Amino acid sequence: MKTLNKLTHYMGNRKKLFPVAIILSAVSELAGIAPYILIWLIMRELLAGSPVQANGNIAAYALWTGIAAVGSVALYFASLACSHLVAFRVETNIRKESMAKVVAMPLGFFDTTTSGRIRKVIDDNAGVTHSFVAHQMPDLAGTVLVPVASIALIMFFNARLGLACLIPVAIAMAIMGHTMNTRGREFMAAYMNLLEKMNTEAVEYVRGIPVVKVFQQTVYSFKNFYNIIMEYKHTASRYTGLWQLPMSLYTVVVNSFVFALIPVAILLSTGGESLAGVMLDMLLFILITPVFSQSIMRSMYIGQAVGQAAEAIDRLDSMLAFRPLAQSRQPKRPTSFDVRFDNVTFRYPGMTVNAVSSVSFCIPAGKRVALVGASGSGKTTLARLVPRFWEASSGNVLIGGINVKDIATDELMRNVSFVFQNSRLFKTTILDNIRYGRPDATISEVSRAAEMAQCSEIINRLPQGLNTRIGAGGTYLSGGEQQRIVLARAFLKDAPIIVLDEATAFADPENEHLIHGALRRLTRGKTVLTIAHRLNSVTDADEIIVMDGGKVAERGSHDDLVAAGGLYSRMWNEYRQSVRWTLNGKEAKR
Ligand SMILES: Nc1ncnc2c1ncn2[C@@H]1O[C@H](COP(=O)(O)OP(=O)(O)OP(=O)(O)O)[C@@H](O)[C@H]1O
Repeated sequence: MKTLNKLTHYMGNRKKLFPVAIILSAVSELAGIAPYILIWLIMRELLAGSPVQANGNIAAYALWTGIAAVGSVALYFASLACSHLVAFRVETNIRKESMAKVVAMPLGFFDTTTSGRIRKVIDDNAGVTHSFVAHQMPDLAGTVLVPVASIALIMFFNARLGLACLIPVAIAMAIMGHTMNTRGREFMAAYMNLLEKMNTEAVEYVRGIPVVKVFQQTVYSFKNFYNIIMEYKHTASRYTGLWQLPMSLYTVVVNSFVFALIPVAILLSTGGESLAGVMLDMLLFILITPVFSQSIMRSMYIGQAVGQAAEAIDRLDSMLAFRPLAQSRQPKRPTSFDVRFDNVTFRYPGMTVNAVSSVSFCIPAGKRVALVGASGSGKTTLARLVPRFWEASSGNVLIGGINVKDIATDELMRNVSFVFQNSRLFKTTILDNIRYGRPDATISEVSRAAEMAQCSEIINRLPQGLNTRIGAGGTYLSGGEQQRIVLARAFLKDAPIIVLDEATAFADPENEHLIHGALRRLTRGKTVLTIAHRLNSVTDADEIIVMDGGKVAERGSHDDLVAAGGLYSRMWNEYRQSVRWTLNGKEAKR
């Protein structure tokens, strides 16, 4: 019921067609029983004698048999047409709504949820609901109605025979119900879990192939993928094993209970009822039984489909349960652009320790603050709280005195440029790639941004200049060149606050020199938060914040921190050691 309620929500304005599909299917199933009764009536006429009257009745029954058979098929088609219209709408709405939610997720959601998982959960589960709504739900009506109508009919003709046939039905249902309710659900969840994991690992596997080739490893190095396939194999085998006995019993009971009833018929006939009468009732029973058995068999598949649909909806819900960024009802616009961390603590979802604790510092507008510290000390986490990748667990991040939570997302994004370590380019033209910074920018504005980011030389060398597609026709850019295109985006965006995360990590010396030049121009007069690993790039920062274990350990200018002789001073000495090298046995300074 819960699953159906949720599916109804996705049906949109085609909701009304759904009961129509179910009713048409039910009527079609009932019409499908009619030919069997009519054939039985024909046989009764034939057995009764009186050929003249029988001929007239038989012709009428035959005509109605044809009408009922054709009508049943036509109604079923009409039902399927309605249910498919609903199912396609459900599928589309699940995809649309889920994607809208995914887009509204905090950017940190994409750190913890792989693209493979997002695709699998949304796409595949939308597909599962399709067959449930288009086929199993309309069939359900017939599956319930046909056995009920058949038994009622048999009861009407012969109550004792009707009651006797309820016994095997009850046994069959009990077998299925028991198997499904005990381990079935549990297995279904495990099975779907494994499918999801296999999908994620498959994506990782394909992504990792270049690394495997470079290091001359065999595919067996992809242990995770291999292990998950084996786990899937074991689970699928155990699942099949679980169903082996109940399924066999069920099939035997459902398909053969007509034979079990023959003794009942014999007992009835010896108990005073006329043999001809009992045989005639048995005939009806034998005619209807295949329809009846088929319905009960179908109920099992429907039961399985209900389980799958419920699991699919739960999976969608649990992935999308990740809270989207709350939007302020009365958003405020910052008019100045200092950035303040006010006693900020943050813990990643599901973790037991804080990534950053009680951090307070301020970057005055137009100044540059650098975050330094060992790997894992919380630099990236802190920087990501500014554009609301995540929401601070406690404390506040403020821009121009306004909490980032109270700034509308598009306004916040307009005011903050985030230059990632691994910003990526899309497989489209350089023009479009730069325009991600500001979609309404004119060509000359894009060209100017490209020039500022030292990209002119790249663009001039490409066959179609700004209109060259990256990744097509042999046009590939080096890591450093890609970073310069990414910087052109930031120039175009011209945001007053810039968060830099290791912007030169992958660049060669020539590119690094160009990128540094571009960065100097980009950050001039802006409020800048830099995450630095190479300490030489931050010696001129207005303030250096030294992070240790998620807390601020020291802060001050480069000279003050070196003079203080603390953690930074040690880091600086280590850094200086690391840039010395031995040439011809002599130590040299770079
Ligand atoms: N998505 C995440 N989920 C859970 N924990 C995380 C996540 N990202 C980072 N952490 C943890 O938070 C802590 C701070 O990590 P963070 O990436 O901020 O450090 P960092 O100083 O930027 O490190 P690096 O210099 O290596 O990039 C670490 O203990 C890290 O393991």
